[in-house]
Amino acid sequence: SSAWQKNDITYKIVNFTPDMPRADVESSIKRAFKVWSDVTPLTFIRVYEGDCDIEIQFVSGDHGDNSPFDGPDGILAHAFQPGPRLGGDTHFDDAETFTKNSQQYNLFLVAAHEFGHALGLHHSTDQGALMYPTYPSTDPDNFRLPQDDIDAIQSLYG
Ligand SMILES: CC(C)C[C@H](C(=O)NO)C(=O)N[C@@H](CC(=O)O)C(=O)NCc1ccccc1
Ligand SMILES: [Ca+2]
Ligand SMILES: [Zn+2]
Ligand SMILES: [Zn+2]
Repeated sequence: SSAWQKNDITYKIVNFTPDMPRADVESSIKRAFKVWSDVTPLTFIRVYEGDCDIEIQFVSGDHGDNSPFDGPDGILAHAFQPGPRLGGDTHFDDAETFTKNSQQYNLFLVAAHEFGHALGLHHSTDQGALMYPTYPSTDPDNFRLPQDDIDAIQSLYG
């Protein structure tokens, strides 16, 4: 898996989902990045215009990157491995309902998983890992990053 060759990563929220107030989207995204910055030397800086590393968008169906979304459920989001242009970009399927609570699908949990990919992680075979392929039934309010994910990210940055 590739990795960013720097510790200061920029991100831009290009658009928002109608499911939640903007402030809740912003805080969910910010907390999802903090999951990873808490255990690495990485820092995440939000930018509002111009170039950035991780572009965040809510899109649905075919949205021009040869990885079309599939309507409600199924695929919830995807993120591209670190690199130029599309690298790091993170797309959320806006056919889903995103929430800030334990109802499906909690935006913070989905974003934390996707940002793992955007930082270079692949899926884990550990069923308790954040990077396990399927959405967990954990309580998002008491989320703690599992050791499997800490080990994986610290093998790339640390
Ligand atoms: C083949 C990829 C594009 C599937 C896609 C994914 O893994 N994105 O990172 C995805 O949306 N997976 C679903 C599960 C599935 O399609 O079977 C998911 O819930 N991903 C979000 C997720 C997964 C684990 C923890 C938190 C959130
Ligand atoms: Ca979907
Ligand atoms: Zn996409
Ligand atoms: Zn994934």
